[in-house]
Amino acid sequence: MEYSELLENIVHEIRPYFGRGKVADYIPALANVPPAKFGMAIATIDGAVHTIGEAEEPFSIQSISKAFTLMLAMRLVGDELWTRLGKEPSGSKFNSLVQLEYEEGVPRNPFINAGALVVTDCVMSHCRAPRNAIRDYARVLSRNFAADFDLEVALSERETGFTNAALANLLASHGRLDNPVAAVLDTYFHQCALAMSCADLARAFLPLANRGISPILEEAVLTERQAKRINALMLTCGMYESVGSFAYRVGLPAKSGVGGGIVAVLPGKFCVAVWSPELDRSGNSLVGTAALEALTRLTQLSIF
Ligand SMILES: NC(=O)CC[C@H](N)C(=O)O
Repeated sequence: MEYSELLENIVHEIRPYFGRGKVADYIPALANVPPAKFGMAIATIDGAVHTIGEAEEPFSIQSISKAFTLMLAMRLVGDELWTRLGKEPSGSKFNSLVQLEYEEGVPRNPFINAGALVVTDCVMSHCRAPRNAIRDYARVLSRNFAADFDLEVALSERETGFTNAALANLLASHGRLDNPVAAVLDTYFHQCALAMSCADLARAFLPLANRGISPILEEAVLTERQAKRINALMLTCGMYESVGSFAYRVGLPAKSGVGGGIVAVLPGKFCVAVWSPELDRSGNSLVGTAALEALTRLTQLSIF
């Protein structure tokens, strides 16, 4: 099946799912996004990109940014990162405080908020202008030099991010942050407020499908081992507390964000990004998950 035909079939299949989820409104600026948006982009490892719907429209990537900071931190600090973080699924909400308290400030994994704050802290200790370093890394990987922060979203999150502030303070109280709490939160809120499109994200994640090599840049941005490890972490921790049911339904390593985006990887073949703002109860795109499920069912392709 041609990719264009495949994407049209997926769009047909997901129609019944619209209206069943809820746009994130705990970040006020995200509550204004029209719920019926849908875009999807598949980037194959030869660098070709196939799109449908609003695949070129930038949206708030939110927790998808946690994969960019993890890639940067693995390059900058290597295995030392794992002295500060775990690699296990949390089984809890992405911004849960309880587990962090029990486990003495060592977050379960880099993809829950507490873990991402630690990863961002690591990046900050190794870069002079970390905010821009994270944005520029996303720009280079996606080859979209116009990709930027949505400052309204960053501000909105700063004004209402009480739970994230509590997580950062709890980390600091256990001596787990090297940088000031306010600075870590500011960098974190900005990385979450990066606005990128499905086409940008599908291109940017290609090194994970291609043994660490970006076909866009024609160079290795990660080692093969790092790419394998990040895929393993996405498979086991990338979709919050519904990571198991996502693997069961879709069968691909993936990372989602409360902006309604999901990026998934099929090593050796392609990266796919989907955007639809209505979320399910775990904070994952409801229509986006259905679209990825249709993708792996119609193509009979998954990692399993
Ligand atoms: N799951 C998400 O996408 C969460 C990211 C969001 N910025 C937060 O910290 O709450």
